[in-house]
Amino acid sequence: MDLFNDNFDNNILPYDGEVYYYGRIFNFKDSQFYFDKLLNNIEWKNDQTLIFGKCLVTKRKVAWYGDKPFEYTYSNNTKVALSWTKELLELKEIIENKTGEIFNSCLLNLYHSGEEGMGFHSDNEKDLKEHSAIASVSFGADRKFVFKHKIEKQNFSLILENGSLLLMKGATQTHWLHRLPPTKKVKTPRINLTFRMIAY
Ligand SMILES: O=C(O)CCC(=O)C(=O)O
Ligand SMILES: [Fe+2]
Repeated sequence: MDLFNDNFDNNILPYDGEVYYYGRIFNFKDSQFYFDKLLNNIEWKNDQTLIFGKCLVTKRKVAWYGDKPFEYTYSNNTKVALSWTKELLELKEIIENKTGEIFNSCLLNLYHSGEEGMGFHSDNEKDLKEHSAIASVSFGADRKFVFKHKIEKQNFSLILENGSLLLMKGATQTHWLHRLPPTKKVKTPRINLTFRMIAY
C-alpha cells in the first residue's frame, strides 16, 4: 500500500494511464489566500501560440518557475524558469506530501474568465521526464476538464473545483489528450498550477 497517496485505488481513467482526482484539498479560505497571492506575486505574461502558421497572443496568461533556470518549450516558444516564490514552494511541498511525487518546476495559467480555455493537447513535451507525474492544482472558478483517448476517441470530463488537486501519471500523456473548454457560463477567473518534473 502506498501510504503517501491516499487516492491510490481511485484511478479515473478506464485504461492506458492513471489519473487521480483528490477533490478539494484546500478549504475556501486557503484557496482564496493562494489565489490572491498568486495573482499578485507571479510574473504573468501573455502566451503565444502558433495556429495555422500564425503567431497569436493568447488572452490567457502564463508563468514558468523551477529549481533552476530550466528552459521549457511549450506551444512553440521557449521560456526560462524563474526561481520559486515563497507561496509556490509552500504549495510544492504540500502537493509532494499529498502525492508522494517530487517536482522541480511549475507551469501556471491564469484564465481571466470562462471565455479563456486551452485546446486538446498532452503534456509529453520532450523536456519532461518520461512518464513522470504532473500535479494540477486549481484556485478560483470551477471549470470543466476533458480527457480524450488519442485512438479510441473515448472522452469524459470532470469538474476541477476551487482548491482541488488532480494527479496525472504513468502512460496518461502518451495515450490521452486533455483540454479546458471555454464557456460563457463562467465569469470569474481561475489560476491553474501544473507541477512537473523536467529532465535535465
Ligand atoms: O488549466 C488547466 O486545468 C489545464 C492546464 C494544462 O493542461 C497545462 O498547462 O498543460
Ligand atoms: Fe496540459
